[in-house]
Amino acid sequence: MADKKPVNHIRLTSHPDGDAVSIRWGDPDPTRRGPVVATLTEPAHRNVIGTHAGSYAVYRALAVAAGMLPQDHRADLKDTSPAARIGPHPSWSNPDRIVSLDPWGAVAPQAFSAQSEQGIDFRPTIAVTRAHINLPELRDAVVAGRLKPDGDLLTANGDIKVVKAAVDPVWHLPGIAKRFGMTENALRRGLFEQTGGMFPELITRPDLHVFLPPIGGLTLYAFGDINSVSNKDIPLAVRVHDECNGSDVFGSDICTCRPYLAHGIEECVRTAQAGGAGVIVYLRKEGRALGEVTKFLVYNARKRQEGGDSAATYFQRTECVAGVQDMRFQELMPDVLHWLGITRIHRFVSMSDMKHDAIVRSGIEILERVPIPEELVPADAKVEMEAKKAAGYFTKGPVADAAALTQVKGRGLDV
Ligand SMILES: Nc1nc2c(ncn2[C@@H]2O[C@H](COP(=O)(O)OP(=O)(O)OP(=O)(O)O)[C@@H](O)[C@H]2O)c(=O)[nH]1
Ligand SMILES: [Zn+2]
Repeated sequence: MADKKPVNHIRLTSHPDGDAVSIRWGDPDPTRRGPVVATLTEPAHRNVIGTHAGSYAVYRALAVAAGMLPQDHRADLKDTSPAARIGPHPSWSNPDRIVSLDPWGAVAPQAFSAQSEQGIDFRPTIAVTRAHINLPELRDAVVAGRLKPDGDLLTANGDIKVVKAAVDPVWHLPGIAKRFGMTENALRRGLFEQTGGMFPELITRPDLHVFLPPIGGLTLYAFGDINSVSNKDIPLAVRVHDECNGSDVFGSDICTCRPYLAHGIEECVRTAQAGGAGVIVYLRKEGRALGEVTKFLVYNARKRQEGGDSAATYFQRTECVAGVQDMRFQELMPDVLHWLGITRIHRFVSMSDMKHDAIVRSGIEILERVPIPEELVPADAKVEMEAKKAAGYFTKGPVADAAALTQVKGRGLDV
């Protein structure tokens, strides 16, 4: 491969160009399942639509166009294998259970060594490593006595040991279509047309069933023994969190995202210290997957409307701008839990009915739901919180009626 010359003519991928290994999605035997091959170095080997790294594929393209990166660069994967073993779990061999990530993605070089020896260029779509994390809220929990350092999982200065994994999206189109009750043709057509025709193969290559969409992926953080998350008799705390850059990173007080995330981590640590385990899933679905520009437009609309920001019109303002209230498609979210082999969640740290219902419908039991503690809700986020509870989010407390919702007000833009 080292002496391979870059091709100068444009290679269209619209028609089959060789005999690529086929992917038998859901086959329990990796030698039959076959690797996801999205290489651009040898187009004849490709067996998917799209390319690696989700939305970052566009930066890679830019790097090649700018002459910074040779187009035939192959990843040197020495010493990159997972730092913790995950699976295989029975869910990996159910083609309908996991449709939006490649369960073999972390161990691709090992699982598909035969194809590797044949010189086929494929790469992991999941990376698993270990880390220490430290958050001010968790240090506060130690000071307040809610968490007790154990010198191992949680140290006196608040360092917490985790296993973390980054997961790129890999969509099995027949399974995605089935999950949403549509035909594969309708799904392919929608994806083709609504991306401005970005991937012609969605239409021209019905022989390719796997699509690597140019979207954000997810990161998961596991607390305690990663192997016990699949044991339904060992207590497990889980929070599934959708990205909110304003709150998660910058502490914006218009919503409850960071406080609830920190509370979820606290629950995970406590459960792990008591002999169980915890999992935080962080999905790149900013602004309910509508994007941050939309979200900030909504914030302005909420705060400028007559009478000011109000719980009574909270969801309507998003719908006015985006046409819908939410595009997160929680139906795909449980895939990562199935990848970990989870079959029962003892403490589910979320008030979302959509997340809860999607998880339970996918066959995972939820024993207890943990709402955000009242004292963690910032004053300006009361609008969101009351609107969500009135819309069916889980709560152990009272739910405001229509009249009471109009009385829940947020700050104006100029205050
Ligand atoms: N479009 C839009 N997105 C918002 C708004 N407020 C928060 N978000 C986004 O909503 C997502 C968080 O969802 P929430 O509805 O707050 O809560 P949830 O995830 O459904 O439920 P919990 O698990 O109980 O927190 C994040 O992606 C935020 O960026 C808003 O007014 N408009
Ligand atoms: Zn938020």
